[in-house]
Amino acid sequence: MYALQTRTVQYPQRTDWHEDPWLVRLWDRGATLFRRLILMNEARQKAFVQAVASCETHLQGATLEALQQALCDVRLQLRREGLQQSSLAQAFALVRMASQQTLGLRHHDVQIRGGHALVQGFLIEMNTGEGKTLTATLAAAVAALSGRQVQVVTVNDYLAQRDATEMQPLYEWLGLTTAWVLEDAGPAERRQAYQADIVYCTGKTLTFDYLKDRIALDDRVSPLKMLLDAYTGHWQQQVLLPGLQFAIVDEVDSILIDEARTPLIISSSGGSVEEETFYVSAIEFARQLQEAEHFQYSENRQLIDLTLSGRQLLEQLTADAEGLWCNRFRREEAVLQALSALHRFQRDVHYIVRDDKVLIVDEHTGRIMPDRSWEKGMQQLIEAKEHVSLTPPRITLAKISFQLFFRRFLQLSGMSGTCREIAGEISRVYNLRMIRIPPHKPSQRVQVPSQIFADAEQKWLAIETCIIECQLRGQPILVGTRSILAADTLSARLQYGGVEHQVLHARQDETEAEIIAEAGQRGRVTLATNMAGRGTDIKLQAGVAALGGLHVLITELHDNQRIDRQLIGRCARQGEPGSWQEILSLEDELVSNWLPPLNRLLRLLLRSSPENRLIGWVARAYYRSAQWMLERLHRRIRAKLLKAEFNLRRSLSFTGKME
Ligand SMILES: Nc1ncnc2c1ncn2[C@@H]1O[C@H](COP(=O)(O)OP(=O)(O)OP(=O)(O)O)[C@@H](O)[C@H]1O
Repeated sequence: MYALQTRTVQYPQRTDWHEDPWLVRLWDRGATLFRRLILMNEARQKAFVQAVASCETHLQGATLEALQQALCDVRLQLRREGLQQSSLAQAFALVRMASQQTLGLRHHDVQIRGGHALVQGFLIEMNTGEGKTLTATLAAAVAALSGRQVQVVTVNDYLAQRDATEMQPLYEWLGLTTAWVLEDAGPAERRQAYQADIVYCTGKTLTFDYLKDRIALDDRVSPLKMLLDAYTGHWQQQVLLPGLQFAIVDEVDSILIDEARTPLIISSSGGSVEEETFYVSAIEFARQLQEAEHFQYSENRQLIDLTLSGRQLLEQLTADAEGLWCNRFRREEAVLQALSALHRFQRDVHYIVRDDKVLIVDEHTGRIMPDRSWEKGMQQLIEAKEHVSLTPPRITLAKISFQLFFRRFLQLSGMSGTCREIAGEISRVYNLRMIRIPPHKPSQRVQVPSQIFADAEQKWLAIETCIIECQLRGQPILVGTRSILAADTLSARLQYGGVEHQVLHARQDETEAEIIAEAGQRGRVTLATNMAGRGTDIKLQAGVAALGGLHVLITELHDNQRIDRQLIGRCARQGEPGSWQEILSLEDELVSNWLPPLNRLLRLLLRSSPENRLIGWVARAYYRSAQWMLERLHRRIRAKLLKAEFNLRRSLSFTGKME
């Protein structure tokens, strides 16, 4: 009934977009916990695997016609009864057979358990490299067979396209249509792709398309109004999505947590010429201010403030200026922002310049975000700093965060290799309970002892030595850097030393698939930003496993441990051998400004006694505490953003609008 209902409702989605009262939230959480404990306990999961295996035994040796008939029956049953346990086992058995016949991959028992949890709307944690892409096919195919339109959400276009093309034969065998939507696809192409039963796309693409639909739907929020309007066909031709029926989010922690800090905004140009000249002047004035004398940083270098002499100099500099410069508050605010643009935002770290444009680089994924821009004039200030054409200032048309958007799906499930530490927040915000799925085979991943140095130069020397040693052994090595700048600097050093290597970062994204395909070959050295982090599957050349498999070298830690663990997860996948190690320095961005007196003391101790294990242990704890502090800060930002969104929706609801 549910499936049929989904098809008949106009633009299906949850419309209760306000914060639920605490009693409702408590009830929801209790109900999910009950389902987790009673319906998805270990014994039930194993019983389900058995049921699938016995259905499979019955299907073994059946003719193609018999299999097609079984598929037809199960499809009808799923459509009639919804996702009931009785039809699920048979459906899973058919998907497993389809996979074996089309891809040559038979779902492992643990993948059956994962798929079962996904179809029931749970969050699953499966170790990196355990085959989540294949696991998702079970839930996506079964939900699509039941009549739902499914979106499989990934972190970037490369993965969306890769997963969709690789899994397409399986879905085709089941009579399901598949498509993928890339960020730069045109409106007609998008609309057509979203008609498919299963669509692969990124969270950003999906959310922007939803916002566009919200603008097209205007204030038609009540189902009755939409039903009446449906006869005129007025809005159906304009919307892109078939509604929000069922989403499976891959890399949940990246999409639902890390990316949830920034709202997605659709805007239109609406600024004036005066505003443009204002930004150029702000940069010119800011260039004349000297650090320490005219401005200074806060203790953790997160904020900049003008000194008294800085304020006086600014007053002199703007004495003849007109307009906004006459207002002291506006003038100082603009110059402080311009100082941030000059000194805190670095080229090839936070952004790149390409084709006369400033393009933001997402630190979490290492990728360019072509449709994103900084808010409140920062984009224009950085463009003025880099002497490129200024984007006209923009006016917000619609805005939503991932936190609010993904709550609107009628059914949501997710997966990741690293979501243990944020399971509580995911459960609170999205009402998704986590289930841990054990690995198919025991892990053979080996950790090589970390090295921490007082100075960056010592660190880079140790990194070069490690790379050369791996290359001499013939073991492929993946070196993870935090920024494009760091990757390029290391590349230049290796080139100077005559070490053959490949570089993968946002400026060389066209050759991504090629570089990844070769990264597991004998003696290969690959330097990469986070582009080679999440989701990337590096296949080992024959004979490389005997050399120890892929070695992952971390040259700098990120704001949160999950990103580092994802990079580590590129080695030792599917029970293969592999190793990893960290080579860090106390001059790294993460810790260079964290508790400065402790940093100075540790540097002193490390310089005088570099081999001291106790100091090494304290230094590692110091790194972790910096990560913990940043994670806490980001968690608070997300909570604040969600609260602000609820408040905004509450005020908008009086006008009958949603965004
Ligand atoms: N049932 C299976 N049998 C054989 N190989 C499999 C099976 N499932 C997955 N694989 C292989 O395991 C590798 C890793 O799969 P995949 O990239 O989906 O893992 P993942 O869990 O998504 O990893 P990550 O967390 O890093 O994204 C792939 O090469 C895939 O072909």
